[in-house]
Amino acid sequence: MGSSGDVNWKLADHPKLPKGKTIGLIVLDGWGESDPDQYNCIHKAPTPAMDSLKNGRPDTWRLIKAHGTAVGLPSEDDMGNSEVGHNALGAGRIYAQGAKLVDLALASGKIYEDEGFKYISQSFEKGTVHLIGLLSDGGVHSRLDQVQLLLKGFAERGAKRIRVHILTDGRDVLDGSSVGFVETLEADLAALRSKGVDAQVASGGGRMYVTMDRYENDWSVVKRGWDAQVLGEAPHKFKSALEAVKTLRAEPGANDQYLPPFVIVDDSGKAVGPIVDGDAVVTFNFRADRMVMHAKALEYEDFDKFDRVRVPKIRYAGMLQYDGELKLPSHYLVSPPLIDRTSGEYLAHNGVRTFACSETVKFGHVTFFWNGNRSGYFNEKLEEYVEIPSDSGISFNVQPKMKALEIAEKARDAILSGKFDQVRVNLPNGDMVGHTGDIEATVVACEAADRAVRTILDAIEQVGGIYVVTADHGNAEDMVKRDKSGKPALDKEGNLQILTSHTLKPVPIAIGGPGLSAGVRFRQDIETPGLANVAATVMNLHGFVAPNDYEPSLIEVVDM
Ligand SMILES: O=C(O)[C@@H](CO)OP(=O)(O)O
Ligand SMILES: [Mn+2]
Ligand SMILES: [Mn+2]
Repeated sequence: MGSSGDVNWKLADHPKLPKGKTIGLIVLDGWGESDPDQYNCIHKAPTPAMDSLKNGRPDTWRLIKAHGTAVGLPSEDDMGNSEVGHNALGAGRIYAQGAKLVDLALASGKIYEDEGFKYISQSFEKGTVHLIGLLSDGGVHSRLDQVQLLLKGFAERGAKRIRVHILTDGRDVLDGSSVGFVETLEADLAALRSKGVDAQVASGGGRMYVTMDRYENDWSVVKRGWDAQVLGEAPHKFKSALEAVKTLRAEPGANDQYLPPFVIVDDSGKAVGPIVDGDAVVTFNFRADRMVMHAKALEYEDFDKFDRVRVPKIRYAGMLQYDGELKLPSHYLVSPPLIDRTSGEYLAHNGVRTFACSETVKFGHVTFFWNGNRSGYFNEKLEEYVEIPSDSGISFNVQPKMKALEIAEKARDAILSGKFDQVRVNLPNGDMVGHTGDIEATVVACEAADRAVRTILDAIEQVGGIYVVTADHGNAEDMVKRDKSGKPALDKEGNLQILTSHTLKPVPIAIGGPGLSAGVRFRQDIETPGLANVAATVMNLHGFVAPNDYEPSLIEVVDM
């Protein structure tokens, strides 16, 4: 992916804007703009730094779209997420994303004609095909309707034995919705059984505790999944997935995101679906970050992150290829979006020195996603990426400040060092704490992120630089499910339904700093700008004209 030989990497000089200004580029993760009320944690938190960028500054603060088709998702009902958000921010163009590509491949049937399906279907006659992934209609990592189509498609094409290993969500969808998704899946599997296919759920667990870790923050998460899915071993054993999810959810403090691992057993107590030699495995998440570690465990012969105990000889395909550089997994059902010529690659070719930093849980967002799902540097002489280790094994409402201060200090030092032209960070707090549904903790999180912004802005001030502050999608600005009129929607018992997910809200973007040339302001003539318009904007602020096919820059320079 990325650098094809015949690209003209030289960017033209911007006719009016100078080069050499240090740019502090801040992405607040999960920081949207919404009406002020008690469920808007950004409004509730003291956020003087962010307020100072907005109030009375209509020329240098505005809102941009961060969801739906503006970031390459299938519909305007799709909330934004970090993958598509950072892809758009870094690539400057809108790509049809995984969710959409899988929809198209299923609708046309092409998914069954390509190499990945042909490969795994060789196991249909004698082996079991296992489907592993997030059981949810959240549309961030996976979608239940796609899984339903796959099950049907596999059965119609000869799969005789199917096992599904479910991961419950509660993060992109309401907590407790796992029960309904399991009911839907069970009905589909029963229908398959009535047609003579031996199909059932084999194991499960909550996404944040089983399988879906990312950026190597905590391998024990992946191990718990391996034990249940491959070895058929877990602390909890049930006769059915519905019983499993209902029973485990009834434990005090339990929630869908963190359900413990379980396996389904038969009458003799034997696991119904461990993965064995000759089987096929399909991981049905289309999003990469939380599948890469699992893919390594499934695919790598040399693997030392935990003891796999037994490594079955399987045919494994991902819904997509999750890492284009690592070519992982080597087989996949749908080709991922080919995001090329990202702003990071252009800027490296034009001598711009870049520093990027976040803590582990968001490190890949501001590097891998930013660079079009590509790991590593474009030019290691010009770039430095710093990862601050995240806390692991906790839910972030207990540490809502996370590593915001450390990230800000690293960014400050990088700015003051004079060694970098662009210093880019992701501040995770609003998002990671917002996902816990803990409103008080999320307020603390937003305050911490705002303090980090202040530290970085002060450094930019000192060196006469420019800041660009934006976000990848909403989360902390709305913590409650709402009805159509915008009022909090109550459930059957009259309780508030806490929103742990991202939102459909727009996000702010602000520019400024002593290095910003007089006369630079946001244009008013772009109808509905979105995250993809940011890359060209940043290129301009570095003194370059963006490539023609980039979404237009948000700024203009008027004569003063
Ligand atoms: O945690 C995640 O995987 C997603 C939500 O499913 O959040 P983000 O897109 O912000 O990384
Ligand atoms: Mn995000
Ligand atoms: Mn998130």
